[in-house]
Amino acid sequence: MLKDINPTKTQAWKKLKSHFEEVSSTHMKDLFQNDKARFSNFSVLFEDILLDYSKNRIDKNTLPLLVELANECSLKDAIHAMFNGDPINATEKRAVLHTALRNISNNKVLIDGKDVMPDINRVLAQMKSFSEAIISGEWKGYSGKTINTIVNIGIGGSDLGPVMVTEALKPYKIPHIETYFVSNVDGTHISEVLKKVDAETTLFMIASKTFTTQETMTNAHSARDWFLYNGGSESAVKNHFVAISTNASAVAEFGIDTKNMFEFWDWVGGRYSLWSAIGLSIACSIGYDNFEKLLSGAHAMDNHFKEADFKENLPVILALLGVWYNNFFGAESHALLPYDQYMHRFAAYMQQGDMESNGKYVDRGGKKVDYQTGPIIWGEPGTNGQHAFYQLIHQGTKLIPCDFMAPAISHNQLGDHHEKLLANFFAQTEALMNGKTEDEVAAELGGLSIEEADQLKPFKVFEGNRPTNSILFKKLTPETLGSLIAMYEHKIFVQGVIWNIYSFDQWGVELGKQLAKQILPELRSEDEVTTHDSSTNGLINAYKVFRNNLR
Ligand SMILES: O=P(O)(O)OC[C@H]1O[C@H](O)[C@H](O)[C@@H](O)[C@@H]1O
Repeated sequence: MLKDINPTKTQAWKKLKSHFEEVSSTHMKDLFQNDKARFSNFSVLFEDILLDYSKNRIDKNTLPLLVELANECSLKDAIHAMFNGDPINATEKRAVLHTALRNISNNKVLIDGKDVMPDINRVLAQMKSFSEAIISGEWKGYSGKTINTIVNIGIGGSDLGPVMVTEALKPYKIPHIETYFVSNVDGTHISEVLKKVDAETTLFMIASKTFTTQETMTNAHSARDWFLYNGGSESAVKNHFVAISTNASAVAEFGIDTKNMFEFWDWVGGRYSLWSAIGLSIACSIGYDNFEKLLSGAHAMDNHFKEADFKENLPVILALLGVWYNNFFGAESHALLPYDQYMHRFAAYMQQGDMESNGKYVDRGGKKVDYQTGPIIWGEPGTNGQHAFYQLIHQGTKLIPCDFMAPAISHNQLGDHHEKLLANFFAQTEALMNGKTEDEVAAELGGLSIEEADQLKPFKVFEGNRPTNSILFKKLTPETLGSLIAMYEHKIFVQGVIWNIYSFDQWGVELGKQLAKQILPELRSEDEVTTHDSSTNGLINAYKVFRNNLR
């Protein structure tokens, strides 16, 4: 069990508060000026990943104080409890063992005395042989043709991870297999995908931990109807539909033979599940060997997280810096800015990972917190973001800590594109840190009259002192991507431990789902609806008027 410790009542928090008073008015430019070794003092190398956190509003005392906070919040015990299979997801009475899914060293991981590794290895072997049968063409559709299209139907954690990874690892894609993802219950999503695929050569993966999620079940039924309408038969469903779930009885009820089911377990959180059978679309899209490399990269990060001193520990450093801005500087959001087009869904993926985990206002003692917890996570790939929202990061009234990330080597060595991309990355973090002083602006405005220059000056000044982490890695390989994802997963975990919340449940998504179930029959009836507040009634009734006018 994780302890119930209010972080704001710790000694370290008090020290950090007074430390904040000293540091908050210091400009990073001066910190760089006064410490020629600042880059080497505030950067860590883990395998092919460099984290430079020197462009943060910290001095040499900040991280040690934040580490004191982590220690007072029993972070070491919490890490041990997670890897050890303790039921740290207390509100659901479950262990949290996505780390076991990528435990390629295969040492025992026990839940209630039972080793989970044999089950994990059994499903991995099933995924290996299935993905190989798809890729080699041994697996045939009902008419004897080989499968060349995968449609993964799932939502949230059963969608975002596979989407993000298959996009990020496109250079490793098996050329003759196309992969599509359907998540939204909006019929447009599946309709547009079905327009592109052929029933004879398409395999649907119905991915749902619970196998009860409305969106996924609705899309799965529509896919099956479409399959039957387009030449498939009931007996051929087994060639074209597989399920990925923890719920065997619901899979059987849907009509999928449980022989074609890939199992995972309740100790895998949806948003941490891409390492499980939920990654089957990844294995079919980039090949099982590359999927395994993704797991091994994550495993290497797990070991680093478990073993490295907190001051050298990438996930811990990122988490503590996040706490520093969130709770002392009052930053409300955190931007993830990959300078790699293949990572264009990375921020969207981490949004679920982070916001569903740490978007909680009740602490582990069941009381409402009186401090800030999880930030808003957002971002887009560079350089697109530069031409859209960076204005606000540079000159807006909000403090937005950013993680910049990029590979040193591109998969597409086209002219000088990559140098230009990286020049932008480095320039942005430098500009955000240094800003531009009045004197520098004045020097630039030399050609103007004094009056004109004075008028223009305030608009062209940049305060700077805007914090960034730079994460530079050698190349976006499966191993490196695995490490990066695991790094952020553990960052989220550390922050949840410090904020004294439960990071592995998601009760906050239930209320809307329940209400939607109540509203659905009201939409189907022609009666005027009066059971809700006036806004909800008004919207439902207005919808019916629009709909009926069209009939
Ligand atoms: O995999 P499923 O059971 O279909 O769940 C899909 C998603 O829906 C839920 O509402 C949760 O908020 C997510 O954490 C989950 O990933």
